Amino acid sequence: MTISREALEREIAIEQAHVDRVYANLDVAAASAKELARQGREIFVSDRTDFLREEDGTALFERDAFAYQAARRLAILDAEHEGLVFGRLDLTDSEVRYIGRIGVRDDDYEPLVIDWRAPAAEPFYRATQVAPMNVVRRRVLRCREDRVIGLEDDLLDTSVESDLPIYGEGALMAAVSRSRGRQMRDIVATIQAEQDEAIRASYRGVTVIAGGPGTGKTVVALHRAAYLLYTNRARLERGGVLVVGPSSVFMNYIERVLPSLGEDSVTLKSIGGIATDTLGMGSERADEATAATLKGSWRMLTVLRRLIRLPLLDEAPRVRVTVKGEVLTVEGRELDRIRDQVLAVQRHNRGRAQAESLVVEALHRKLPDDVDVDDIDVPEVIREHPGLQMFMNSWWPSLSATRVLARLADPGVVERVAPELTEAERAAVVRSYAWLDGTDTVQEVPRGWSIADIALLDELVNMLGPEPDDPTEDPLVFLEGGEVQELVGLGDRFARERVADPDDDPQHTFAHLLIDEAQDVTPMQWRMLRRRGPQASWTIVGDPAQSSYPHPEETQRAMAEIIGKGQHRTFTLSTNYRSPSEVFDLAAKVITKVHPGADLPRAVRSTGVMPKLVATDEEGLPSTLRDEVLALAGQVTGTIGIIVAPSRQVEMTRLVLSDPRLGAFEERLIVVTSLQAKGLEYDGVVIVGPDEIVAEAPGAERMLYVALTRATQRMVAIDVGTSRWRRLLD
Ligand SMILES: Nc1ncnc2c1ncn2[C@@H]1O[C@H](COP(=O)(O)OP(=O)(O)OP(=O)(O)O)[C@@H](O)[C@H]1O
Repeated sequence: MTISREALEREIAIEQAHVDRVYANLDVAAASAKELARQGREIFVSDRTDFLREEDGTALFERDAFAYQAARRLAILDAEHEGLVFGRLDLTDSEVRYIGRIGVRDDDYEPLVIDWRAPAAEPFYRATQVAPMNVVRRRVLRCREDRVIGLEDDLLDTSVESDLPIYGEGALMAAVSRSRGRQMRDIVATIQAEQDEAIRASYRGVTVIAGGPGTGKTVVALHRAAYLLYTNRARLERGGVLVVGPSSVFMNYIERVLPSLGEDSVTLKSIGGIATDTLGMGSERADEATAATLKGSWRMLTVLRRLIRLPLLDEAPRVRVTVKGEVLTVEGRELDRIRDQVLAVQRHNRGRAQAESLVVEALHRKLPDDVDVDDIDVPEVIREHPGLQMFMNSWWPSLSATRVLARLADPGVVERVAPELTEAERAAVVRSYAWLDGTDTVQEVPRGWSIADIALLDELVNMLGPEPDDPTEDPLVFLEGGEVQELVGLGDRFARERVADPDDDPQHTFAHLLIDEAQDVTPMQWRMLRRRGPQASWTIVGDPAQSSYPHPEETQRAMAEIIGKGQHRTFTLSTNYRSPSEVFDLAAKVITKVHPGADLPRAVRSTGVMPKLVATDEEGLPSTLRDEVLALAGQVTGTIGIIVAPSRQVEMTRLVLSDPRLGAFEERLIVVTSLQAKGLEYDGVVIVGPDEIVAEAPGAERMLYVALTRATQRMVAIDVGTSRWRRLLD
């Protein structure tokens, strides 16, 4: 429909008037919240010994809980948010509802804006011309901060007589065609019906969100986290919501989405950072393919179990004490039996006392009956014997997870604990720990524990139990001493008592876990995640066709264990909002050859621009790359991703940084491996060496598929020397 500029401006002015009312009301709410905070501080200061009395607190928050919540959430909203109010529904009975990121009411408690997650907002996302849900017109408002700058309408119920004007070409197409920045944006104004179903699915059990690349799985999952907090706030704020993604780059990419929806109580962690609670460290370093695959597999569970039982010393264990001139000895098999007996019921670091008692008993039994011991307590004498203590220290030392795993740097140890692995696999394991033996100063060996090691270390903490604390560091000992007691509040004391409890598990647990790129989570990592949510409900998001783990069936099995027999539901998203059809068609050809069952979404738009396939050799690569990147930089306005195999990343990054002409676009350029590009998107994509990506990645062609599905506008693939992958395009 053609409409005059004046008519459009009139409509915008009507909407602006409403938006102004909303902001004026929020100013009042913010002032009221400030006053509440001030009163709270006063009570706190005047009544310091009791802190905030409970009855004062209740009255305080009851008095104007709504204003407080609204202002608090407003403060959380991203400063660059694209408007608090983004939607309007005109219903058949002439009711008008405005939809926004948070709910706002006027002085009479009448809704000025309805929170997008409230049931009354549902028709905004679900209504269609076939099922209009009493909606005559759905309007999306485009705002920049508090200014309305445009609007897009859908007429949903044509059977109703109405003189409502209809403007715009469709908010969705405008949203998906926009150039991309470095961070993901929320889609709260344009959530589609099938996405809305997944967002609003029940909190209970396990919700699986599936679908091909670019179908909005990640962004939908984040909106779901915000929805769940809205509908189950008390439980989830207390129990915690954890969102897990593949890398810290990915976490940075998605981190603004929840704040832009007014939520800040969600914990975001990359898979390599999950075990900071037990290990005090995380990792972003990937192992090379063979080691990564092996370390992720269930086979490692047996290896670790053997490893913690493998004696630290090469000689056979033997303990010897003298009682009344009699030499008592226990050794070999008998000690092994004691170890097995204790470890059957106790974790290593918790089992020393029991093991010691059994050793003492065994030694006691060796004492001949005719020795006169009436004047001594034999077990006590054995226990106090220096020989026993020395033996226990070497036979049953307290073990740290890192100390145990580090033993895999020794080829002899690996041979003993992993005899069923192939020689190449054992060599890969040993090589991956070469950085530990200190002799790698000349070689360029990546140092530090890898992402896959983190799950193994966490497993070991679980098998061994936490290391007993050094008694001199026990905070309770300090408290008993008296001098520092005043400095430690009651809360600290309880917190410390909890940590000091030897039976406490050291992991933090959550009430809801949301796992993105779940197809890459290895069986060992699933075990690590399950320990963070023994009672949790789950949202699991992924696409097996993009798996970087070469045994997707193992991952599926691990996932099936979580899903179990409880309540679960799967939503498969079917529309690709990222790549134009020209780009996605090429990617689809590749994946259907190697993964015929892949979910192939329908691209929502086309640009008429085919992907460009270029070939060069090693020598020609720098100039070809430069020409292609420069051309793309002129064609797209947003980001450009150069996707390479791991072995090329350093060289390509240097090339890009050292070329002055490319330097002009430094802000928009990034060189990544396809593993690092997981879940991300760029307006322009240059893939360097598709064959190399297939050869080096554990997921082979599936990782090339990831690279081929990152572009939102244009894509170029540069073959370097070989172009075997093109056979998949026939
Ligand atoms: N309803 C929507 N309105 C506007 N944009 C959308 C919508 N749904 C998805 N998008 C956009 O599509 C792009 C892809 O979304 P997202 O990254 O969540 O997909 P994905 O399924 O997780 O992809 P991948 O499997 O490749 O990781 C994002 O830019 C997202 O904002």
